[in-house]
Amino acid sequence: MKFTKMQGIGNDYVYVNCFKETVEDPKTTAIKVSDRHFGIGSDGLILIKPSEVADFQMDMYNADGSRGAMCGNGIRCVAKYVYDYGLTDKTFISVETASGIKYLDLTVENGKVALVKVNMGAPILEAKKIPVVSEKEQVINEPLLVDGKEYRITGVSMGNPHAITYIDDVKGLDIEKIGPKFESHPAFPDRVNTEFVKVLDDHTVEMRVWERGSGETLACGTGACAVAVASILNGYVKEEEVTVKLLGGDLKIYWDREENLVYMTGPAAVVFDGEIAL
Ligand SMILES: N[C@@H](CCC[C@H](N)C(=O)O)C(=O)O
Repeated sequence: MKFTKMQGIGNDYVYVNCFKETVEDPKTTAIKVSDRHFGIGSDGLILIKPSEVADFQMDMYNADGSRGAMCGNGIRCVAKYVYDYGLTDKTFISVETASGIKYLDLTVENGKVALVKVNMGAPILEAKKIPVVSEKEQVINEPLLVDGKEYRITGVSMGNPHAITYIDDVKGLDIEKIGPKFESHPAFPDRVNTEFVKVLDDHTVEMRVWERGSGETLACGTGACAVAVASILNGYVKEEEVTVKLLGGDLKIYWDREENLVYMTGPAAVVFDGEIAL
């Protein structure tokens, strides 16, 4: 199987061009290629496919083989792949995902995509997407007991579920210990992506993420969008444009409140091309 490993601020996936390749069993393939010792090493697998309703289709899998409905860093890399590898010459493209069609603006420098702005759609705040407290319509700053400690949770879905909690010490957090407790907490029957956030000023936050199905990653695009929305809803940031600082770099997130659309801008990069026997 020919592949390209790519990363969006350190959130790395193995990308397969399914205009040329067929992946019979994506779940098993995702587990195999993601292994950092016995495989290629990645946070998961992303298949770039033809679409009947958009320019391209993105089909993404976490490192444990589970399917993700949407991937913010991944979709920027899809945009770079299709342009840089000559599948399109358009600089405004649509990509079908399991959470709807997304629209992407490509910034090209010296013939290659350097930056991508993604219309991530509307944030979803309904509690049924992020259960936690089922009788409430929204989960904003709600208490949740995790591993014997009370956290305050804000739930935002960006097509995939995110539980956001604000803490004082993001850098010192033992995320390997607490991350899995959130992920498998009974409050989240479909499991959840968890963002641990510190507010730096009225337009900047820093976060670490424990991703459902992949563990700690250097960045999560949907997570950064969810955090920007949660930080505005909680009154922690005043601006509609928020800089989200992640372990792998920064993302600019803009929540257009009038249109209720979230825009994410960030880079995408190729690491290497390769071929692997499955
Ligand atoms: N890294 C991604 C999100 C990937 C999917 C997630 N782990 C899930 O299962 O919902 C991003 O950049 O958004």
